Amino acid sequence: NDNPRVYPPGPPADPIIGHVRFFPLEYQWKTFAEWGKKFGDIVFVHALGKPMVILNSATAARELLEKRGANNSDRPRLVFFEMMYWATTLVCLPYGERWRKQRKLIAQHFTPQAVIKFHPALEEECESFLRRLRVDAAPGKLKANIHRYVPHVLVMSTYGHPVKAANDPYVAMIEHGNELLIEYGNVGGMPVDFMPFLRHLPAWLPGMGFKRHAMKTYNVIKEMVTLPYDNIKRERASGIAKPSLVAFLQEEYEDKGNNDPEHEEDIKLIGGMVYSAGVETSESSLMTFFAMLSRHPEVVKRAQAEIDALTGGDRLVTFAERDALPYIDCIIKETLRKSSSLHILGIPHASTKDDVLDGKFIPAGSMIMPNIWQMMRDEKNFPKPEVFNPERYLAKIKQSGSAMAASANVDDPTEIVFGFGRRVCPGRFFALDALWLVMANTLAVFDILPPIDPATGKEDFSPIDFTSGVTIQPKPFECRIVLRSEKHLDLIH
Ligand code: HEM
Repeated sequence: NDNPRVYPPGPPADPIIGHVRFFPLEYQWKTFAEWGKKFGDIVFVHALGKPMVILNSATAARELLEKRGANNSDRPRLVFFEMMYWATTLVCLPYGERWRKQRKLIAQHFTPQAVIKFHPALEEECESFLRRLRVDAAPGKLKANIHRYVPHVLVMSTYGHPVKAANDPYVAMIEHGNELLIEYGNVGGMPVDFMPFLRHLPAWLPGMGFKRHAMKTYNVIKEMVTLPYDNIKRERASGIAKPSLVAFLQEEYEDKGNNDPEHEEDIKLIGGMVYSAGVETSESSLMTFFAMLSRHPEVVKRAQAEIDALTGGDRLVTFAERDALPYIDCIIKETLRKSSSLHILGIPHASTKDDVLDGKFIPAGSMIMPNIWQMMRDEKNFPKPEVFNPERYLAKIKQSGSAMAASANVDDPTEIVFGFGRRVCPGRFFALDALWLVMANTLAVFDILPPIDPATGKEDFSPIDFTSGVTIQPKPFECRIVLRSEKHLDLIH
């Protein structure tokens, strides 16, 4: 070849099979970050002919996924999900007409302005959360309590269905579906994803357990998205439907007088997807909040001083007061940086056409993986990244005068953990609101303290460990959540 293509740098590879041997099976983001240190922010590898580009800085991610978004907003093909009725959800759809349609349907209801309609439900459930926190503050209970708040706000906003008990039938059904979807783990990495013809072999053959699983899951998922949809239709007909995303979308659709089965299908799929996209991400952020604050009393005190100056300690805070509480916003940013939750490697994008960046060739069909884990630990943007320090964002907020306008894209976690470009998380404003409300008001009412070591009788500040699996979450930890004073009890009753 007279004109060999120069790919972005990467570690040495074997002939033909490429980096298969060097590809980490665990903690991929750490190996990717090490490659980044050696080869630069944009690292190229390939496995069995599949090209892959790893982005180790927010600046590189912005260049490829935002500026060149028209070319880098596809998703890798997920054949196993196709078999389970999931590949036509927004998260998985290829970049194209159907994706654009679904994206518009959901995005219009989740803009910063549009999510205001979900605020009353959030406020009501936040108060229930605080009341439960008062009686059930033991660490094991904290997780269960959070696992009431988040599913409730998601199911309520999506379907108008209140989650009143821990064993709610909607939640049970949705969680069963979601468990089946990820039972095999390995999203995008199943043999059938690489060799799609496997799906056509008979299900009874040995080694075809995945096909039997997919057939079962297909039916469960279909029921999971159809049942609430039909219930809401009935409730609307009898005038008892509560406001919800799916009810709004049904009305819109009927107002237009359309008769398009694919559109109805899209509404069902959007409803089914909100929970799976929103639960684990939001819950791990909340657990991280309690874990980190229990080890940082100075952060708790400073936040409470900010809140008390506004409310006199006489009431809960409301969404309208958000800009007056810049330090609370700093706590959210730092919590998201620390947890960077489910999407440590984002959700991979894929490129559509050949491209050249700084003289380096990126072939069509490359899988593009933003290493969000590394971006959150980038010392250039987050000096001493291992320290939990909400103050790091304050100077900028002061300069710009507004908590929400303080973002400069590379050193604001809320501009990174939700992904990039045309596929950026459409639920981000809703997620930020749901987290803000519960964090601010927990601090208004409770102290979050370290546990007492029974041996010494002293406060135990032993550090919080994080899991390093597909999700990054705090490992089980102890903390004390104590009413600030008897007066504060009135705030939640
Ligand atoms: C703290 C909470 C959350 C985090 C950290 C988070 C993060 C992300 C990330 C990193 C992506 C991938 C973006 C990309 O491809 O570049 C994503 C996509 C997505 N998220 Fe979220 N998310 C959260 C909550 C939610 C919620 C509450 C919803 C629903 C209301 C939601 C709905 C979605 C959807 C539908 C997509 C796919 C978008 C597409 O492919 O076009 N997320 N999210």
